[in-house]
Amino acid sequence: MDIILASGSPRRRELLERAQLEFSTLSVDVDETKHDDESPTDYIERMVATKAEAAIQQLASRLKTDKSCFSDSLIILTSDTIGVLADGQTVLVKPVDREHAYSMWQQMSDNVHEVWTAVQATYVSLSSKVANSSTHEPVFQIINQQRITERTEVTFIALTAEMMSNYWESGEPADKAGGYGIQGLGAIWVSRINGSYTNVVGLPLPQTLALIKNVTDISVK
Ligand SMILES: Cc1cn([C@H]2C[C@H](O)[C@@H](COP(=O)(O)OP(=O)(O)OP(=O)(O)O)O2)c(=O)[nH]c1=O
Repeated sequence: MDIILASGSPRRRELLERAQLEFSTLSVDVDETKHDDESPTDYIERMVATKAEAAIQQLASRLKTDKSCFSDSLIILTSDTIGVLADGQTVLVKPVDREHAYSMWQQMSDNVHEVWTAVQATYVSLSSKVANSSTHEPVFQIINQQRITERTEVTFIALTAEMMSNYWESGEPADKAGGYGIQGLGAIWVSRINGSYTNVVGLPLPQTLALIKNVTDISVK
Protein backbone atom coordinates (compact mmCIF):
# COMPACT_ATOMS: atom_id res chain seq x y z
CA MET A 1 0.00 0.00 0.00
CA ASP A 2 1.51 3.30 -1.07
CA ILE A 3 0.80 6.54 0.78
CA ILE A 4 0.85 9.79 -1.15
CA LEU A 5 0.79 13.09 0.69
CA ALA A 6 -0.83 15.37 -1.88
CA SER A 7 0.57 18.61 -0.51
CA GLY A 8 3.18 21.17 -1.40
CA SER A 9 3.54 22.16 2.25
CA PRO A 10 7.03 21.44 3.60
CA ARG A 11 5.56 21.55 7.11
CA ARG A 12 3.15 18.69 6.37
CA ARG A 13 5.95 16.62 4.84
CA GLU A 14 8.18 17.18 7.88
CA LEU A 15 5.38 16.26 10.26
CA LEU A 16 4.49 13.02 8.44
CA GLU A 17 8.19 12.08 8.29
CA ARG A 18 8.14 11.96 12.08
CA ALA A 19 5.70 9.05 11.91
CA GLN A 20 8.43 7.07 10.09
CA LEU A 21 6.02 5.96 7.40
CA GLU A 22 7.09 5.50 3.82
CA PHE A 23 5.30 8.01 1.64
CA SER A 24 5.76 10.14 -1.43
CA THR A 25 4.52 13.64 -2.11
CA LEU A 26 2.63 15.26 -4.92
CA SER A 27 1.97 18.97 -5.21
CA VAL A 28 -1.59 19.93 -6.10
CA ASP A 29 -2.61 23.35 -7.25
CA VAL A 30 -6.27 24.22 -6.65
CA ASP A 31 -8.27 27.43 -6.41
CA GLU A 32 -8.48 28.08 -2.65
CA THR A 33 -10.96 30.98 -2.86
CA LYS A 34 -13.67 30.74 -0.24
CA HIS A 35 -17.24 31.19 -1.47
CA ASP A 36 -19.07 34.08 0.24
CA ASP A 37 -21.94 31.97 1.53
CA GLU A 38 -19.76 29.08 2.65
CA SER A 39 -19.38 28.18 6.35
CA PRO A 40 -15.86 27.43 7.64
CA THR A 41 -16.79 23.73 7.83
CA ASP A 42 -18.13 23.61 4.27
CA TYR A 43 -15.08 25.50 2.99
CA ILE A 44 -12.44 23.31 4.59
CA GLU A 45 -14.27 20.11 3.64
CA ARG A 46 -14.58 21.29 0.03
CA MET A 47 -10.86 22.09 -0.02
CA VAL A 48 -9.67 18.63 1.06
CA ALA A 49 -12.08 16.97 -1.38
CA THR A 50 -10.96 19.25 -4.25
CA LYS A 51 -7.29 18.61 -3.47
CA ALA A 52 -7.98 14.84 -3.54
CA GLU A 53 -9.74 15.10 -6.93
CA ALA A 54 -6.82 17.11 -8.33
CA ALA A 55 -4.35 14.52 -7.02
CA ILE A 56 -6.27 11.63 -8.61
CA GLN A 57 -6.33 13.50 -11.94
CA GLN A 58 -2.56 14.03 -11.79
CA LEU A 59 -1.94 10.41 -10.92
CA ALA A 60 -4.25 9.28 -13.73
CA SER A 61 -2.28 11.22 -16.30
CA ARG A 62 0.98 9.83 -14.91
CA LEU A 63 -0.52 6.33 -15.19
CA LYS A 64 -0.92 6.76 -18.95
CA THR A 65 2.85 6.98 -19.39
CA ASP A 66 4.19 4.80 -16.59
CA LYS A 67 2.15 2.07 -14.90
CA SER A 68 5.19 0.63 -13.14
CA CYS A 69 5.36 3.42 -10.57
CA PHE A 70 2.05 2.43 -8.95
CA SER A 71 1.16 -0.38 -6.61
CA ASP A 72 -2.33 -1.91 -6.66
CA SER A 73 -3.71 0.38 -3.99
CA LEU A 74 -2.82 3.69 -2.47
CA ILE A 75 -3.93 6.18 0.11
CA ILE A 76 -3.99 9.83 -0.89
CA LEU A 77 -3.80 12.29 1.99
CA THR A 78 -5.02 15.85 1.55
CA SER A 79 -5.20 18.55 4.16
CA ASP A 80 -6.31 22.14 4.62
CA THR A 81 -5.71 24.55 7.49
CA ILE A 82 -7.64 27.71 8.33
CA GLY A 83 -8.02 30.02 11.31
CA VAL A 84 -11.49 30.82 12.63
CA LEU A 85 -12.23 33.80 14.87
CA ALA A 86 -14.24 33.51 18.08
CA ASP A 87 -17.44 34.45 16.16
CA GLY A 88 -17.18 30.99 14.57
CA GLN A 89 -17.66 32.49 11.11
CA THR A 90 -14.70 34.69 10.17
CA VAL A 91 -12.10 32.62 8.34
CA LEU A 92 -8.39 33.45 8.46
CA VAL A 93 -6.59 32.31 5.31
CA LYS A 94 -3.18 33.00 3.80
CA PRO A 95 -2.64 36.77 3.56
CA VAL A 96 -2.80 38.10 0.02
CA ASP A 97 -0.80 41.20 0.99
CA ARG A 98 0.45 43.21 3.98
CA GLU A 99 -2.91 44.99 4.55
CA HIS A 100 -4.76 41.69 4.60
CA ALA A 101 -2.28 40.29 7.14
CA TYR A 102 -2.61 43.38 9.35
CA SER A 103 -6.40 43.21 9.30
CA MET A 104 -6.34 39.55 10.38
CA TRP A 105 -3.71 40.21 13.07
CA GLN A 106 -5.68 43.14 14.49
CA GLN A 107 -8.61 40.80 15.06
CA MET A 108 -6.35 38.11 16.54
CA SER A 109 -4.42 40.50 18.82
CA ASP A 110 -5.04 39.91 22.55
CA ASN A 111 -7.68 37.42 21.55
CA VAL A 112 -8.45 33.74 21.06
CA HIS A 113 -8.93 32.11 17.67
CA GLU A 114 -9.14 28.51 16.55
CA VAL A 115 -7.02 26.70 14.00
CA TRP A 116 -8.90 24.02 12.08
CA THR A 117 -7.20 21.41 9.98
CA ALA A 118 -9.23 19.01 7.86
CA VAL A 119 -7.54 15.85 6.61
CA GLN A 120 -9.00 13.51 4.02
CA ALA A 121 -7.70 10.01 3.34
CA THR A 122 -8.80 8.67 -0.03
CA TYR A 123 -8.21 4.95 -0.52
CA VAL A 124 -7.98 4.07 -4.20
CA SER A 125 -7.17 0.91 -6.09
CA LEU A 126 -5.66 0.55 -9.50
CA SER A 127 -8.12 -1.73 -11.11
CA SER A 128 -7.95 -3.41 -14.50
CA LYS A 129 -11.37 -4.98 -13.80
CA VAL A 130 -12.97 -1.57 -14.21
CA ALA A 131 -10.60 -0.64 -17.02
CA ASN A 132 -11.53 2.23 -19.26
CA SER A 133 -13.95 0.56 -21.68
CA SER A 134 -12.48 2.04 -24.85
CA THR A 135 -8.76 1.75 -24.13
CA HIS A 136 -8.77 -1.19 -21.63
CA GLU A 137 -6.27 0.75 -19.55
CA PRO A 138 -6.46 0.33 -15.75
CA VAL A 139 -8.07 3.21 -13.89
CA PHE A 140 -8.17 4.46 -10.32
CA GLN A 141 -11.24 3.45 -8.37
CA ILE A 142 -12.14 5.05 -5.05
CA ILE A 143 -12.69 2.29 -2.47
CA ASN A 144 -13.27 4.48 0.56
CA GLN A 145 -12.70 8.02 1.78
CA GLN A 146 -12.79 9.46 5.26
CA ARG A 147 -12.27 12.91 6.69
CA ILE A 148 -11.58 14.45 10.06
CA THR A 149 -11.42 18.04 11.28
CA GLU A 150 -9.32 18.89 14.30
CA ARG A 151 -9.60 22.21 16.17
CA THR A 152 -7.04 23.92 18.40
CA GLU A 153 -7.60 27.09 20.40
CA VAL A 154 -4.77 29.61 20.12
CA THR A 155 -4.37 32.78 22.23
CA PHE A 156 -2.34 35.72 20.93
CA ILE A 157 -0.67 38.40 23.04
CA ALA A 158 -1.50 42.06 22.28
CA LEU A 159 0.31 43.01 19.07
CA THR A 160 1.86 46.41 18.38
CA ALA A 161 2.25 48.03 14.98
CA GLU A 162 6.02 47.52 15.23
CA MET A 163 5.64 43.80 15.93
CA MET A 164 3.35 43.39 12.92
CA SER A 165 5.67 45.33 10.65
CA ASN A 166 8.76 43.36 11.72
CA TYR A 167 6.97 40.05 11.31
CA TRP A 168 5.64 40.89 7.86
CA GLU A 169 9.16 41.87 6.76
CA SER A 170 10.48 38.46 7.85
CA GLY A 171 8.56 36.83 4.98
CA GLU A 172 7.28 34.06 7.24
CA PRO A 173 3.58 35.00 7.25
CA ALA A 174 2.97 34.89 3.49
CA ASP A 175 2.12 31.22 2.95
CA LYS A 176 0.44 30.46 6.24
CA ALA A 177 -3.19 30.49 7.36
CA GLY A 178 -3.82 33.51 9.58
CA GLY A 179 -0.43 34.85 8.51
CA TYR A 180 1.67 33.20 11.20
CA GLY A 181 3.73 30.09 11.86
CA ILE A 182 3.62 28.79 15.43
CA GLN A 183 6.67 26.67 14.57
CA GLY A 184 8.68 29.74 13.58
CA LEU A 185 9.00 33.38 14.61
CA GLY A 186 5.23 33.43 15.13
CA ALA A 187 5.76 31.45 18.35
CA ILE A 188 6.46 34.66 20.28
CA TRP A 189 2.90 35.83 19.61
CA VAL A 190 1.29 32.71 21.06
CA SER A 191 0.71 32.85 24.82
CA ARG A 192 -1.34 29.65 25.03
CA ILE A 193 -2.77 26.78 23.03
CA ASN A 194 -5.50 24.36 23.92
CA GLY A 195 -5.41 21.24 21.76
CA SER A 196 -3.07 19.63 19.25
CA TYR A 197 0.12 21.49 18.34
CA THR A 198 0.72 19.54 15.10
CA ASN A 199 -2.81 20.50 14.07
CA VAL A 200 -1.80 24.18 14.13
CA VAL A 201 1.26 23.45 11.97
CA GLY A 202 -1.00 21.80 9.38
CA LEU A 203 -1.32 18.06 10.05
CA PRO A 204 -2.69 16.63 13.33
CA LEU A 205 -0.40 13.62 13.56
CA PRO A 206 -2.09 11.02 15.80
CA GLN A 207 -5.46 11.73 14.20
CA THR A 208 -3.97 11.43 10.69
CA LEU A 209 -2.34 8.10 11.54
CA ALA A 210 -5.68 6.80 12.87
CA LEU A 211 -7.37 7.99 9.69
CA ILE A 212 -4.85 6.11 7.52
CA LYS A 213 -5.62 2.97 9.49
CA ASN A 214 -9.40 3.42 9.44
CA VAL A 215 -9.77 4.20 5.74
CA THR A 216 -8.39 0.80 4.75
CA ASP A 217 -10.54 -1.01 7.28
CA ILE A 218 -13.52 -1.42 4.99
CA SER A 219 -14.65 -4.72 6.49
CA VAL A 220 -16.63 -2.89 9.20
CA LYS A 221 -18.59 -0.73 6.76
C1 LIG B 1 -1.56 28.58 11.65
C2 LIG B 1 -0.41 27.97 10.91
C3 LIG B 1 -0.52 27.58 9.58
N1 LIG B 1 0.55 27.05 8.92
C4 LIG B 1 0.44 26.61 7.52
C5 LIG B 1 -0.02 25.16 7.33
C6 LIG B 1 -0.41 25.15 5.87
O1 LIG B 1 0.75 24.79 5.10
C7 LIG B 1 -0.79 26.61 5.57
C8 LIG B 1 -2.26 26.75 5.23
O2 LIG B 1 -2.45 26.56 3.87
P1 LIG B 1 -3.12 25.26 3.24
O3 LIG B 1 -3.90 25.70 2.05
O4 LIG B 1 -3.81 24.45 4.28
O5 LIG B 1 -1.88 24.39 2.74
P2 LIG B 1 -0.73 24.73 1.70
O6 LIG B 1 -1.25 25.56 0.56
O7 LIG B 1 0.45 25.26 2.46
O8 LIG B 1 -0.33 23.29 1.19
P3 LIG B 1 -1.20 22.24 0.30
O9 LIG B 1 -2.53 22.87 -0.03
O10 LIG B 1 -0.36 21.98 -0.91
O11 LIG B 1 -1.33 21.03 1.19
O12 LIG B 1 -0.50 27.36 6.78
C9 LIG B 1 1.77 26.88 9.57
O13 LIG B 1 2.73 26.39 8.96
N2 LIG B 1 1.89 27.26 10.88
C10 LIG B 1 0.86 27.80 11.59
O14 LIG B 1 1.05 28.13 12.78
